[in-house]
Amino acid sequence: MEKLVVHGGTRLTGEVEISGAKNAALPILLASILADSPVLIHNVPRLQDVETSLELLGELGIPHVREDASSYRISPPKEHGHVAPYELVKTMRASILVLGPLLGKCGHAEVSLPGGCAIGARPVNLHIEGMRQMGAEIVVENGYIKARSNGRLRGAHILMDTVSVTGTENLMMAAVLAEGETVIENAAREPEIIDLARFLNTLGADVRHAGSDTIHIHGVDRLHGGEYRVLPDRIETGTFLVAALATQGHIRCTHTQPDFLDAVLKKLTEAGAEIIRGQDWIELKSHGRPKAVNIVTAPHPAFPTDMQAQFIALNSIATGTGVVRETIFENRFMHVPELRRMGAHIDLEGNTAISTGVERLTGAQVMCTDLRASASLVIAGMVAEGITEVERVYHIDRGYEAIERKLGNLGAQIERAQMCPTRIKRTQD
Ligand SMILES: CC(=O)N[C@H]1[C@@H](OP(=O)(O)OP(=O)(O)OC[C@H]2O[C@@H](n3ccc(=O)[nH]c3=O)[C@H](O)[C@@H]2O)O[C@H](CO)[C@@H](O)[C@@H]1O
Ligand SMILES: C=C(OP(=O)(O)O)C(=O)O
Repeated sequence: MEKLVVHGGTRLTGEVEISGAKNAALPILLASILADSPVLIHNVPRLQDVETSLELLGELGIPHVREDASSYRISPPKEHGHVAPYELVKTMRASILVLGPLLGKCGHAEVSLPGGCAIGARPVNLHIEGMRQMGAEIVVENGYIKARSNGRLRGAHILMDTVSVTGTENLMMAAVLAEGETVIENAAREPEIIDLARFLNTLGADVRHAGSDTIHIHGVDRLHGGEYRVLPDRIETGTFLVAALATQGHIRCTHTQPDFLDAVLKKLTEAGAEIIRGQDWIELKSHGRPKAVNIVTAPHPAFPTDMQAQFIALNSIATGTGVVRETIFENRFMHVPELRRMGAHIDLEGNTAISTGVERLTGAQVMCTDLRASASLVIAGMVAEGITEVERVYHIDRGYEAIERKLGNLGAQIERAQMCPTRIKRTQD
């Protein structure tokens, strides 16, 4: 098991190229299952979750080759497997996204239930209910969702009780080959939903109004092959910008899409950053110590839960008090006890974290519990006095491409090292 050793006290300066978005690349890779000829996908980030998705495609008997550093060609055969096993699904919740494509294309699918994770229970009832409305027979037994349809799925009018990103994506993917029209109401409006719709439409699907809360999908007989470029990662962009402000630095993120970051850029400005945005870049200049900000997480276009942990790290060293309310996941404050070990003053009251900024954090051994919590600890480590050892770094590798190299190019001092065996044993206990 590896850890990141972060030497604090550096100021981030320079330019960083943003990778393709994890949360767009994963559904797009898995949506390729629906095509009847090869699909070439560009700007796929080098991440553990991408590796897991490719492994899942391999497990289903769907060949894929890497064409260059960030492009993959996926060649779905007419007939292939339909089982997504526990061993793969347990390492990546987004594996649930094979359910819609497999059911829509093959008429049957068996997908292991993903189960809960550090940030919350994360049920998939809305995915299942929506597909049942489209005519699928679904049972959950032995830890698997077993779904079958008698012929093609049928278009349906689906009102989702809660806004769900992967729920909306799964239903969109199930609906593209269904008979007739599907309407998804109370759909998620995240940019990654728009990207998936554009990808599906590139293959000949008819998905309209993605990005609004009511998506219309007219089923078509087949999806052909095609070529597509995944959109830039808004969460990676936001993470680098927060890191720059926390270290009182000056950076430019290139190859990104500023339009999708409005809520985050507004909070960075409130925190004292000077933000300059171009067509595909964002520059952040710091003017002294940041100011703490209040945040409420909510579905897009509001403030993203995936940026909450990074802003709590920022509030920890800012002037004043910042109140952060998490409304999406019931247990997404696992970074707080770790930040406290570094000297942060944070009170937790239910779903609210109240941080009173301190002038200095001090380096400590801390443990990653989930992807964005890990990012917040790395940010805190760069600001802290001394050395911070961020353990269980596999969480960060799920969602950040070459994190220590990219931060290193901006002046951070971060090395990857092996955890010593006795320490691994102790943290696993
Ligand atoms: C791969 C991917 O894109 N992951 C993102 C996706 O996760 P994911 O799609 O899993 O998150 P959802 O949008 O589904 O979750 C939102 C809320 O709905 C609840 N819910 C969801 C589905 C369901 O069937 N029943 C139900 O009750 C969840 O428990 C949660 O409280 O959106 C989250 C919220 O923006 C992000 O943090 C994740 O980074
Ligand atoms: C929670 C996240 O991802 P996932 O849904 O893949 O767990 C995330 O990207 O912050």
